[in-house]
Amino acid sequence: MRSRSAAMSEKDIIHIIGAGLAGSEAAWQAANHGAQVILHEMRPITGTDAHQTDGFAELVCSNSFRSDDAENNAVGLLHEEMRRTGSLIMREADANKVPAGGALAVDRDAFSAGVTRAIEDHPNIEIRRELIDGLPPEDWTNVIIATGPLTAPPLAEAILALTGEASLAFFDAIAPIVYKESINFDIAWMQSRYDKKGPGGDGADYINCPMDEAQYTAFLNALITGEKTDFKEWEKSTPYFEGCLPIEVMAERGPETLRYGPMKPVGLTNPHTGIKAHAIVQLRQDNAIGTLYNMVGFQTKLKYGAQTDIFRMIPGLEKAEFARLGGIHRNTFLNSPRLLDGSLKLKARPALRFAGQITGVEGYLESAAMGLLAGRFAAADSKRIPFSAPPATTAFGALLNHITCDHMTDAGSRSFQPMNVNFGLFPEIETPKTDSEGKRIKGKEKGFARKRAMSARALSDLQTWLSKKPLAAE
Ligand SMILES: Cc1cc2nc3c(=O)[nH]c(=O)nc-3n(C[C@H](O)[C@H](O)[C@H](O)COP(=O)(O)OP(=O)(O)OC[C@H]3O[C@@H](n4cnc5c(N)ncnc54)[C@H](O)[C@@H]3O)c2cc1C
Repeated sequence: MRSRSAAMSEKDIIHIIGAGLAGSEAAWQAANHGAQVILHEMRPITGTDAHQTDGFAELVCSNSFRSDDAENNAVGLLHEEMRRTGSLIMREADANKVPAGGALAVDRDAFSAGVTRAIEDHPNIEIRRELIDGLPPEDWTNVIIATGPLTAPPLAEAILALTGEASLAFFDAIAPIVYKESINFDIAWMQSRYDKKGPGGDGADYINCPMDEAQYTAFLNALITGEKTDFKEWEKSTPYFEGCLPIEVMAERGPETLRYGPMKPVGLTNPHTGIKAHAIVQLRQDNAIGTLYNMVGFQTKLKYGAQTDIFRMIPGLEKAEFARLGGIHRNTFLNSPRLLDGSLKLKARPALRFAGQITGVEGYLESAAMGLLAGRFAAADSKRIPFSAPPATTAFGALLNHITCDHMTDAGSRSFQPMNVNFGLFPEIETPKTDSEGKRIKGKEKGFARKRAMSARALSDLQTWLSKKPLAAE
């Protein structure tokens, strides 16, 4: 925005803090819908532990946007939805792609330069290179905070003071999340400890996987010897581990530690055998539609390959498919299901909207997707017109629902953990019984057919949503 009209009042302006994946996309979307945007980015004045440049939408690690298969992969589907919605991040990713098989990988410098140039050249966007070192002033009435996993500490502390201690996490302590359909219920069973009916529960809320003594000992040894990732220098000085030890660290403390901790076998009866288990792994429902379950207390620094090998040693999880694996790393994110409304606004101060990884999505594309929606929501607000959210059957809607309402908030204030887009977040669909040639679909093909049906439904519902012009200027 080269010359903002003098007649323009502060309340017509959208302030976006952070020009990463989410903030750049949000600015682009809002500006393209006629809104006036001021984009505040602290680099190069203040840096982060991961960013190396002062370019917008810098990819801090991998240069991959993951699978580009819109039929069989949820992130590929998200790519396609973003393309159809005029995404700047996807435009520049496509323009700067490098060979990577079925994945979409980019030349990171050319990609970032393309995004930066597009934002700099946009007549509705003004760029201010400055650190926002506290909550935005009260007269900024339409703000998007898209400051990412490495949000500058003064702003993070101000958000913490506004939202409360249980509402902002500084680390991911992620327990693996398993697709329920991949669990073997000939071995596992549903039961809450002592059949307790918690709030909203029915006494059979957890999935239980039993181990005998030999299985437990073998499992413990595998945890202790499994390959781990190292803590980065700047991750070492955290008080975090007092409250939430990695499972392998607990295993190292002694053979009984886990049996008295997350694997305690008391208050549970195996209906298949009637035999008392030596140890039990519990999984708790993770999304409202009940397709995903997290392994309670299993946050871990084991390498991904070791995790799948070791966790599939658990009886009932031999064929487990993981919606996400465990991990522990620096990440600033909100307890969004409690704090944000369906348009990503902070319920306690609706002038503030959040976007990107700070909302509890994970990954470049997921962050950009939440930026895309936030930009459109904010543009609608600035023009005082209603904006309809995308349907839950789309990748956009599934992610938005996950962070704003779909997560099981009564499972504990800190149970919400960031997640990549995956088909477990989508509403169920009936698996097609026959293929396009009328042949019966069998075995593994059923899973592929189900994903394809979900993708087709998503793109069709997206088209319907877009054709209704959710934002009047389209
Ligand atoms: C070490 C590390 C490695 C990662 N590796 C991957 C990976 O390989 N693949 C993947 O998909 N995801 C990865 N991620 C996650 C990745 O960071 C996000 O997917 C993505 O960058 C999030 O986009 P965002 O826009 O929310 O945040 P960012 O892209 O981080 O953008 C936030 C922007 O806000 C600015 N900012 C912060 N605070 C302020 C402030 N107070 N005032 C003004 N500006 C501010 C920052 O300088 C930055 O430009 C990694 C994250 C980290 C920390």
